[in-house]
Amino acid sequence: MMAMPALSAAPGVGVRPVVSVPSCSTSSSSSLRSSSSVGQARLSRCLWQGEKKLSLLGRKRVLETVASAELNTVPLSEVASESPARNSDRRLDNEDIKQEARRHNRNEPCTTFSAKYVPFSPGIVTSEEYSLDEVIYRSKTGALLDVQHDYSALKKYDANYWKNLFDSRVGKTTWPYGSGVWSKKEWVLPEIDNDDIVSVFEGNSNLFWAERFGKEFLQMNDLWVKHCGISHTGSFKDLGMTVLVSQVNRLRRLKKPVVGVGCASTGDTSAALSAYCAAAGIPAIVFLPANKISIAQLVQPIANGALVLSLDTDFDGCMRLIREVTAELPIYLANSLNSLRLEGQKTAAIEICQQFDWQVPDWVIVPGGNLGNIYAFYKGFHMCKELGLIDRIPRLVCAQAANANPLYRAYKDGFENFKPITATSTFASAIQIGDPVSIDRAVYALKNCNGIVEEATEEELMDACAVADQTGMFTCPHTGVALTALMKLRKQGVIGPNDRTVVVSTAHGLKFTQSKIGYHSKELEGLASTHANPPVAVRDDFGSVMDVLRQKLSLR
Ligand SMILES: N[C@@H](CCOP(=O)(O)O)C(=O)O
Repeated sequence: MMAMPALSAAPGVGVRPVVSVPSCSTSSSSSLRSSSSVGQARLSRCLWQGEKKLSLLGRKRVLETVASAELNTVPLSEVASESPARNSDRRLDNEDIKQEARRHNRNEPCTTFSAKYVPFSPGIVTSEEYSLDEVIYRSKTGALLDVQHDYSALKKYDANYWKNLFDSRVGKTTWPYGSGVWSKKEWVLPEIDNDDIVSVFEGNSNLFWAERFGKEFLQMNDLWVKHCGISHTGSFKDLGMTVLVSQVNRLRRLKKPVVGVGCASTGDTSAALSAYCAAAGIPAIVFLPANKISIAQLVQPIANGALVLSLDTDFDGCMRLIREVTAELPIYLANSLNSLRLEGQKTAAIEICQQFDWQVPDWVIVPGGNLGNIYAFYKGFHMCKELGLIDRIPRLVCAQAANANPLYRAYKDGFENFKPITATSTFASAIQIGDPVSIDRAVYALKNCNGIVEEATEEELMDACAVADQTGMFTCPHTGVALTALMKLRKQGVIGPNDRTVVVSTAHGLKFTQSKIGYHSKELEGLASTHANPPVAVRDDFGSVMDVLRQKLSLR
């Protein structure tokens, strides 16, 4: 295990993180190449690129150190500190931040980290593996794929190294590490060239203490909300989409035949895909179930210039179609069936640990529909544990709408029998899914963390939203599902009053104003709307206004 590298201040400049493991990614596929000859070739190229700026002595030292680093024996940050350009200069006048990052990277060594696709088949040993540059979503046997990182390389660096590296990047604008996702680049997509990354500095979302909601309604003193909906397109999907679209950007630069990126969506995935594709100038194609997503979600891909197909089916129908289409046409599939997405989404779990100063919460509650996210959270926590940053994995709770609850039903059956269902209409429309693609991943994650699955009726989820909103939040219905699960588990005594609990808020409430308006105007059929707070219509005169205020504020 390596000692923690020194975190010396950058001389004269306080604008960039001091600790860095930059990448000299090559433009060809390198995911599966780790032989020493390939490594030597990469080293030579990187050194050659940097040779003009390195003194002879410095170059010799870098050569030795990089060679050791290639064998994973030296912290790369020590090598980085050799780079004279890195620590002393500011962005040049006519330079943008990508060019600046490129100039710094020229003098820096290649990283040794890598990742590849393997079949998602826990417990089964297989030699099947694929480069991340291949366009592939399933194994030979039809199993889901998983992105597997080279843990032996990552483990050469101790937990403090990673903590300090990640902490040093938060809140900066250094390309691409200002992003909460790319601040963990070595754990996400280590080999991608920084130039290929498509990012709007997503992630780093706030984790706030829900003091009043916790204390008043649940007698809890350590309740937190991880607000993944405070993000570029208003949902956690941005975390995965930056990774997926960046990889597509790379594939297109490598002249792979990818004419566009497509997804089926209940709203958030299509919004994120369209925005990232628009940022990169890549065509996006989205399949949406007609009349089953909110207006705000529908307008997002339209505004971002995506090709929007509104289909007379539900999400599961759209998903079937996009899979058929992407098997036929060179359109890259952006749903979380594609395991690349989960690499970005898992950073929310790493971020939670980081925000708690690497202490582990007791519970994390995640709404579940297509079920990629519950596995992504598990994977993020698992990675932190494997690499020594935390000592245990929190218990995960997956919360489903009762109208779209195939996982809940399977859980009640001991996970013995999973049967897809036809999901019926729910205000939590983004999780109205009856045949979740990531069912195997979700079951695996929940079994391995002693997880729980809960459900919420329409009345419960809308009431939970209303109560939470009246404590200062502005929740989406899916967060209402998660809050309902919390309330039930708290009532049952499963979650204790002092348990540190995180509710993952997956989207911004402003995407779902229609259902909130319906609730507060008591217009939702079959719902009592117990906590409705409708506006009071008042005549335009002082006396009428005063009467209302006296009555409502109980004044004499
Ligand atoms: N809730 C999703 C449904 C698609 O799930 P994904 O995990 O495949 O992206 C959405 O927002 O569309």
